[in-house]
Amino acid sequence: MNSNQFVIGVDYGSDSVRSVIIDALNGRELASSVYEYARWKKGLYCNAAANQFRQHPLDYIEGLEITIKDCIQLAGGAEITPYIKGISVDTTGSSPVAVDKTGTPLALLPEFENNPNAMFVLWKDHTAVKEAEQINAHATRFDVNYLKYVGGIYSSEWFWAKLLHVLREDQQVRNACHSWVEHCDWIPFLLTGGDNAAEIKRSRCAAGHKALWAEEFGGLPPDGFFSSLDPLLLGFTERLFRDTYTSDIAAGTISKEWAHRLGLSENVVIGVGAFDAHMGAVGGQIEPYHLSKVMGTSTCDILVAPTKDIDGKLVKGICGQVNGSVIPGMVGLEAGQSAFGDTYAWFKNIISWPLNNLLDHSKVITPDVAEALKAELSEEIIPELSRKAALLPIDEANELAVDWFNGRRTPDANQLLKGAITGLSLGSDAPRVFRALVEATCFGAKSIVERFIQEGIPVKGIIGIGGVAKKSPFVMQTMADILGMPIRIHQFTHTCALGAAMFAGVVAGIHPTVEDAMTAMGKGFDENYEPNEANQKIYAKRYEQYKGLGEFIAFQIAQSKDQVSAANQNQVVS
Ligand SMILES: Nc1ncnc2c1ncn2[C@@H]1O[C@H](COP(=O)(O)OP(=O)(O)O)[C@@H](O)[C@H]1O
Ligand SMILES: O=C(CO)[C@@H](O)[C@@H](O)COP(=O)(O)O
Repeated sequence: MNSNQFVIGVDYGSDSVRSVIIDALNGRELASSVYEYARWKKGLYCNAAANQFRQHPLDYIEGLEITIKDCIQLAGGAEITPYIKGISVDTTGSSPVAVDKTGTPLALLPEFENNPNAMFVLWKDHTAVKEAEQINAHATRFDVNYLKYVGGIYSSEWFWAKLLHVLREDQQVRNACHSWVEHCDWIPFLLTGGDNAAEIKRSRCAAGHKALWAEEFGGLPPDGFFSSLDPLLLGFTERLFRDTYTSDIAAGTISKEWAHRLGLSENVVIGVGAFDAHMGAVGGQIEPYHLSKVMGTSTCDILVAPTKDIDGKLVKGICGQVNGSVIPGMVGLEAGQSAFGDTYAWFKNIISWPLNNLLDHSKVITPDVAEALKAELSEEIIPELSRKAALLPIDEANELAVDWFNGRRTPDANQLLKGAITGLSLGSDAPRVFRALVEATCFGAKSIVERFIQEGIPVKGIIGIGGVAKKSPFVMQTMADILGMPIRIHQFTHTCALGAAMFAGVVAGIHPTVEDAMTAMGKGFDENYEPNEANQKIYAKRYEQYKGLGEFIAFQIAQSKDQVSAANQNQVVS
């Protein structure tokens, strides 16, 4: 008897989606495939200057089909498909979309196909800053603190702020929007052939961390909470959901159409989805009180603690704490940084300006050579800057930066904050400034660890996963020195997708619990960064400088905001 039991994990990141086929009995990878979103890659529907980042549902559908089919092909084609038992999916979040009554994202309808407001509002879209501020002010008027499980501050990166913004912004979308759905809830709905928005199984992870769902409230906050903020939200809670599901539960079985499209059997079980970092934490074999850091474009930091330990404890200024958001029976706590690798990418773009803008007019090289040169150098810039920066002495008087280039996610969300670089001199060259930016992102990471500890949640170890963790020994060593803690890097490349595959192993009935799946399918760590004692001492002083600079920046921004609102009020009066 052939006892093969294979599962598929799908991980939707910010720029690309990857799928893996894994042997559920031992964690062996049979195949992996990555697809970069075609429309997103062209910059369509986005306006970085206005912080607008939208993704078309077709990018997600095409990526799903292409990567899964590619994996099947690589793993042996039709020979292996009978053994594929389950698929689970993780996505970024909060990345919601407006859907009609059938659960179809509006951008899939002809009249909305090019309307960014009818597309997924990616987590890093900050167009809803005003709405988030209003939610925060509004929440103080109620006896019940509906923000208590999301660290006390609602963010513009989240579900309700984005819904309100889109409803205000676009009357056509408002009229057609029946419900509002997270990316991680829509993909399982799509794969199971759902056609009724009311039946979408909502992820506990997404609902608890971003939509204010809590067991204590018996679901979402009452409709009156939202409609008294803006009548446009009237009736939404009834059309959304009351129940949520952890990802060890099945969303259903694959639809005939998708089984046919992917060449799979009609018995494949589809799991309830969750956010990337949460499934990634499972893929990275998280343990209680260890902080799993997905370090990529942004960071998403996940810690789990047994439910009985938390027992009413609330952690201020993080992104949320939700029972069962990572592992059923444990509270998952989420924090993170809105720009991590994105900070390095920003610097790379700045110094690539002549490459990107002048090379095309060159009289010396042909356009083909210019393109090839751009592509080659673009790949080399961050690795080479890292090599040079690693050789520089660490000193208290070095250039100093603050990492809030995309606002601050935690501690204490504030998306209005900005990045800064100080201590510049004529001797500040690219490696020195790059090093200051890397240090800043690591200081930002330290402030998160510090907040957990201050709030009574011990951090006993650090697990690194994600692109930067795998690609940059320089960033990881700096992180270990600044945190003063060792960092273990998980051996698996696509760790979030592996986590999704572990959940698929549970929903398909191969493993009884998530912990069992982790034990059977996890292969441990392949890199360990130990803190350097001498660097650690200097960095302890530099961290104080970083906090001082951060306070200064925050003060300046708050002051200029006050001046703007005073000026606006004066205009209204006169
Ligand atoms: N060698 C490197 N060192 C440090 N950062 C890097 C390096 N190569 C790429 N990056 C950064 O990694 C980020 C992408 O991370 P990745 O985990 O691959 O993607 P995602 O966040 O979309 O899942 C980019 O922001 C990029 O600037
Ligand atoms: O914020 C969350 C999850 O809550 C992430 O989806 C978000 O940081 C996106 O992660 P990536 O940096 O694209 O890996």
